[in-house]
Amino acid sequence: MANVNHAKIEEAVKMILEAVGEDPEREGLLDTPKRVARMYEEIFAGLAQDPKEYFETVFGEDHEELVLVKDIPFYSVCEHHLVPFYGKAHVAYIPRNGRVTGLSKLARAVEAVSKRPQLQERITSTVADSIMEKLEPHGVMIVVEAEHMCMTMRGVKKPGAKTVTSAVRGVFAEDARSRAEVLAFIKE
Ligand SMILES: Nc1nc2c(ncn2[C@@H]2O[C@H](COP(=O)(O)OP(=O)(O)OP(=O)(O)O)[C@@H](O)[C@H]2O)c(=O)[nH]1
Ligand SMILES: [Zn+2]
Repeated sequence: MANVNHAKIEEAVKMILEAVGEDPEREGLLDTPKRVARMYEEIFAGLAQDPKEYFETVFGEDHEELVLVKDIPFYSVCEHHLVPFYGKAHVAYIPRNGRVTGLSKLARAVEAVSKRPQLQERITSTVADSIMEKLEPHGVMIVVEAEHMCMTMRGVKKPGAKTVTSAVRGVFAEDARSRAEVLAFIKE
């Protein structure tokens, strides 16, 4: 992980603890700045990853029908408050010209895009656009459903409220039946 400056995170966490009225020297907090630095390296690892790279894995398979990987769990961090939002992503595409990718690569792309300070809308559209660009399929449809802790534990305080976003490209943008097929599979 090239870009994570542990010393800077540790200093910042210590300052935040002091600023909120805590004592960063008390026993329970002594190692907290280090832990937070390690945690940020992990949960922001996607900043060093390009989701498009996963779609270099292409099998020459003559399947021009729906491929859907659903219920991919993801954890992200809202860029406004730096608290988690998390849920499930559903990734569908219809391959073209034998350009079928590995199923795990669809989940890896969701992971790479999630592990950054993010907006749910941007996760959704970045995954869709990465697949469109690299695999040039007939279409892509991404549905993401998530609960945002910044709407649950603070602010408007609405636990249980779910945000659903979708991105449709190609045939899914043009054809309501194609969208309906994916939605039916997601609901199953
Ligand atoms: N569109 C979008 N908004 C988000 C996402 N995550 C958090 N937000 C929203 O970002 C907004 C930031 O609003 P501000 O008014 O600048 O910040 P705030 O005063 O903390 O807002 P409240 O959450 O309403 O208390 C809030 O409405 C959040 O619900 C996301 O993934 N997408
Ligand atoms: Zn937020």
